[in-house]
Amino acid sequence: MKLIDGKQVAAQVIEECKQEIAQLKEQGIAPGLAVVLVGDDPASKVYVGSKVRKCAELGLHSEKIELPADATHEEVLAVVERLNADEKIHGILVQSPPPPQIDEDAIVRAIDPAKDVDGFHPVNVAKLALEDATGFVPCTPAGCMRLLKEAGIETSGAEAVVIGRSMIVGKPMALLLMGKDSNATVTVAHSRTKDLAEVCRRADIVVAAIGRPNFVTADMVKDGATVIDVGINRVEDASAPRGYRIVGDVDFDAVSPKCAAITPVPGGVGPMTIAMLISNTIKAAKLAQ
Ligand SMILES: NC(=O)C1=CN([C@@H]2O[C@H](COP(=O)(O)OP(=O)(O)OC[C@H]3O[C@@H](n4cnc5c(N)ncnc54)[C@H](OP(=O)(O)O)[C@@H]3O)[C@@H](O)[C@H]2O)C=CC1
Ligand SMILES: Nc1nc(=O)c2c([nH]1)NC[C@@H]1CN(c3ccc(C(=O)N[C@@H](CCC(=O)O)C(=O)O)cc3)C=[N+]21
Repeated sequence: MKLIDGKQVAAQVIEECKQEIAQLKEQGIAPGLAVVLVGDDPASKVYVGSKVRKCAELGLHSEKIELPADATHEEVLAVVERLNADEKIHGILVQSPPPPQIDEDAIVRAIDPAKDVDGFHPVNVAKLALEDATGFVPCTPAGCMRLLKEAGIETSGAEAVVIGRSMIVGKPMALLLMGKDSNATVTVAHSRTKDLAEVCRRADIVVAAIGRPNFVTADMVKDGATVIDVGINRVEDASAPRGYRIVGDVDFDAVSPKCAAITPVPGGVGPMTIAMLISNTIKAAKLAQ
């Protein structure tokens, strides 16, 4: 079994970014990322903090905009419009999910598609479906594809099963796997899928993006399959330093011995998401010239 080291691949992506940042600097350009957080969800705060920290580390311009949990939809919209007009900002990310009074779809549509480094705007969703390379690919599935590539996993002709059909992970992941750069045969499973275990057992590549700890069990995975675990779940653990642990969607201990390759959680897909966000921000800065 090969453990796919997401931290290491993410560090490699960041190294590539550093070179591009240096080149842009010579032209007097500093890529800028704005991260908007509405409310005080502790997990979201952690992610937003690590995104902003990574930017600072790399000498990128970054701005963190924190709005209270009771901010109105119009207030969030006004922040997005200000950032759209700000020439120092090339990428805008509004942390998902926002509080219920915020219409997330409307916020995403308000972001200038050229600054939509999350790849959530309908223009970028369409560009992904059309395989138009000028669009932004959502960071998490882009990171998963890079992990498969770096681990030397053959996707062409492979049977891939993606569990989950969200616009953030499952659906774009399926599009990338079936695309001309990858050529997998893709099945997308979700909560209405019948005989999920049987569907999964066909897979050479399983991508788990459900949001439930230990959801993917050993009986669902074929011997020699590759498993990409996107899940980030907090489980209580009194003996852990913070009182909780982060686990994925895969029962790692039972599944990993059967796999050709598998990503751990933490240290798998998560670090790649941030690396691809930086990479998308650089792309946005370049396209803005
Ligand atoms: N590592 C990273 O960087 C990131 C990790 N994540 C993590 O990935 C996981 C998924 O996130 P996200 O896609 O946003 O989650 P969503 O809740 O938006 O989507 C979950 C998907 O899983 C499906 N599902 C739920 N229950 C079942 C079931 N019993 N059987 C089959 N399918 C089921 C749902 O089906 P249906 O559509 O029918 O409801 C849905 O399509 C979460 O743990 C999240 O924290 C997310 C983003 C980034
Ligand atoms: N607009 C928007 N864009 C996002 O990209 C987005 C979002 N909203 N909402 C929430 C999800 C989740 N997400 C993660 C990013 C990094 C880690 C990560 O770095 N995880 C580390 C450590 C996790 C920890 O210790 O807490 C790891 O897996 O090793 C996890 C999850 C981005 N998301």
